[in-house]
Amino acid sequence: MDPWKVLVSWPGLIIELMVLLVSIALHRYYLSDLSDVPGPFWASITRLWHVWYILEGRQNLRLKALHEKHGHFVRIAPNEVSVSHPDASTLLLRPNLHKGGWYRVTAVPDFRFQNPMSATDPKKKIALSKHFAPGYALSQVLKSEPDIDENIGGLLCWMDMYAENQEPMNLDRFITYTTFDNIGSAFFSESFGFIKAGRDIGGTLRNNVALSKFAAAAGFFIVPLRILVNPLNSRILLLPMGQLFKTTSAAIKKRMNNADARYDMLSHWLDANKKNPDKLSLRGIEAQANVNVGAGAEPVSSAIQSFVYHMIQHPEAWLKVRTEIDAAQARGLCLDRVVSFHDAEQLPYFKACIKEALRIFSPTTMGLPRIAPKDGITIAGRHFREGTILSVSSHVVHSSKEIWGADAHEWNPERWMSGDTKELVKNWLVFSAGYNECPGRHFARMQILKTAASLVRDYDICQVDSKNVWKYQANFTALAHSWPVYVQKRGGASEKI
Ligand code: HEM
Repeated sequence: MDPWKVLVSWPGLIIELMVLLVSIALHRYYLSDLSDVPGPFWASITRLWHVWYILEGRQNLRLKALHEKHGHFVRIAPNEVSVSHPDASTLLLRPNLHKGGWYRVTAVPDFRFQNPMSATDPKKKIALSKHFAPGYALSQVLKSEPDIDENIGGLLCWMDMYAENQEPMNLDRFITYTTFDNIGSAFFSESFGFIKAGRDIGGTLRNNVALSKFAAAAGFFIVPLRILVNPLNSRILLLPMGQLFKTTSAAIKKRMNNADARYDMLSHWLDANKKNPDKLSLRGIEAQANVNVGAGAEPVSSAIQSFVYHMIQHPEAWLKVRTEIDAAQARGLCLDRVVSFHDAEQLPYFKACIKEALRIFSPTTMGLPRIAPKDGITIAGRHFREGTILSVSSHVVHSSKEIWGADAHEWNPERWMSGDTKELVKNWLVFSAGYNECPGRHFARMQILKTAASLVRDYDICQVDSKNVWKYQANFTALAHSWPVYVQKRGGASEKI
């Protein structure tokens, strides 16, 4: 038999492919410079294991369990190691290291829309971010407070109605409607109208959840996926990124024709474009708006939900915060229909509970990947060579007993109230750290503090089924759902609570 014929026959090609795959797998498992790093077998030979557990929706819990078993380092892909060491934030997040290639998926709807988050080179990312930064400043954020009050006021109206009717309320959804509308108000001087309608309009929120899941997995294959994630498919709305782009574009168009628009976040960016059109293009502004609409609402909702969900499981904390607010009211604070940001800032125990709720359940559930620089990097005596992807998960770091002590897994807001909290703050990675720290953090904090303080002050809340555990799909971020509650207005009557 002619050996060439055998080699190019179908059975021959299949065997050759198998030999190639087995050789790659053996090389990755036995001969890689990460061979000594513990982790699941499949993770060491293929990225598909990581993607599988992302799609499964429990990556944060899986990763925590793996670190508890293996220690500071867990190999989660052939070239990626998850790091839980207390130095991880200092050595990986704070220096200007390149970001992992995954971030390129955040150019939404496709590669033409580059933005600071999709830029993996720190120099490019920092240069681009400079143009957007003034829009995110606390002073700017506070200008939108009256509009945010209106949206949160809408949420409170719905709560009053549910309290009066004594019907189970999907508070999770109403909080998301509010935080989504807050993005509209702050960026485009007009809310999207979700909280007024009390429902998702045009499937926008549903689309965002689908986008979040798609992006979390697709980010690892963005180069081969270019065939799918392209301008044509953006136009025909084949993928969830196209839908998001449609929502954002419509909001920008409406805003441009709105003669009553405030000096909102978009105004800052348009000014930056006028000053430096070659550095910040109109497309760049659209790209950044897409990231904000896609990523700015859900984590805030998730954060407020984490606060309420954990606080109702600790009624003593709820009562203590309420007592703190009552005392503030006696001093003339917290008297507005929606608690002002300024007043909420004066409540130390309340703020400790917010911090603790976000430590226990941080809205970002994926590890943040950074690339080991030239000459590599050494963490806890282990050297990682240049190019290794090293990721830091807030869920993993936030549950480390080495950092938080023996009660790391328990709810304990008191940990924020005394002693040297500097070390704790360093490892509180809710908004990440360093040059990639979330630019929307001031806006997020304002919404969280105002909403949460207003809820504790005015309502008693309990789950319809006190044993029910909320559900979520852990993508890059996670949005909880399915934990209906009964709401009672403070001082009002209720039979169910
Ligand atoms: C509690 C709410 C929020 C949390 C927990 C959160 C968390 C994060 C995290 C962890 C990152 C990634 C950082 C990294 O890659 O190292 C990020 C990025 C980002 N967030 Fe937030 N975020 C929140 C709210 C917001 C809001 C309200 C906005 C919009 C106003 C926003 C806009 C952004 C943008 C634009 C980026 C990309 C930043 C860049 O790379 O330039 N976020 N956020």
